Amino acid sequence: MSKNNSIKCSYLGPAGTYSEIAAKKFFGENNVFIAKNTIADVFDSVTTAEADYGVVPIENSIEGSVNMTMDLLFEIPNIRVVGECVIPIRHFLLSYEKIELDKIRTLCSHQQAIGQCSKFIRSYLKDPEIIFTASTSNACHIIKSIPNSAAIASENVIQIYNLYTIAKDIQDSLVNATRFFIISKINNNNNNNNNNNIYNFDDYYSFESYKTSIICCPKFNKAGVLYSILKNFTRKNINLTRIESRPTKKQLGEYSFYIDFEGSIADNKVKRALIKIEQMSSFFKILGSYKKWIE
Ligand SMILES: O=C(O)C(=O)C[C@]1(C(=O)O)C=C[C@@H](O)C=C1
Repeated sequence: MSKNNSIKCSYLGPAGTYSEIAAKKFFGENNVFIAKNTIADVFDSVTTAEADYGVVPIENSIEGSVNMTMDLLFEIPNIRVVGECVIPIRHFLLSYEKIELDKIRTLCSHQQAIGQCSKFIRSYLKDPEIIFTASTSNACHIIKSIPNSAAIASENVIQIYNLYTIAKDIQDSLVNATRFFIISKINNNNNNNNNNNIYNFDDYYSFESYKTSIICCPKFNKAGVLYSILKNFTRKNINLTRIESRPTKKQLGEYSFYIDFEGSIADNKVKRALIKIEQMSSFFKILGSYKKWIE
């Protein structure tokens, strides 16, 4: 942590992104916020201890999982999830000069934002060229040099970049929310001998208001294998809150499962369920236990 006790937190920048909004909502404005160009750079800044924490998008209510974050959580060993934050997402269609919807030739934004506004794009725009950018705020920089272009971004960028609002609330559903993970570096003193897993962490509390996230890849590709993994949660009355899969990237048809559930690694019933699941897995990683986000 920095000297004056403020927290150093990295996020996907530049200024005005939803990630920045989430980071400031979670930690409060009076901290040090470091803007990074990509989600991978946010992970790097945490592993190199440039930042104490990083804030990364994990899933959206319209578009689903953020694959880049999912893959980095799988790949990078010394990262753990210490918190979650959910923010409402309201997308704005913005440009540097007043422009009619049917005159927009180029549309720039982050892939997630474009996906979340697909109905609006199909209904109101005339087949524009779409440029995917590293973040929504980054799109605002890029459209500066492209005539007849617009960006999809947050309301916060309007003032920062002095933009004209063409349309507001263009997301496919008025109820649109993105969940972010707060990541930090695993402190080796707290870690047991197994690099990936964290059964020995003493800084977890056994409160019902906790959630835990894990990744597992079943040892065998046979009938009922996922069922036998999930049975361990049912037996212990552990409520699952999310299950997603990602390809292992080794063989077509082989998947890793990302499972979130209620409870903390400090609960004995959670520990017992996870020990069983680890035995059934060729890859197993506890991402962390953290307080459920409650507004
Ligand atoms: O580009 C941004 O503003 C981000 O913070 C990234 C991101 C994402 O990857 O999901 C965050 C929230 C919205 O869902 C759209 C984009």
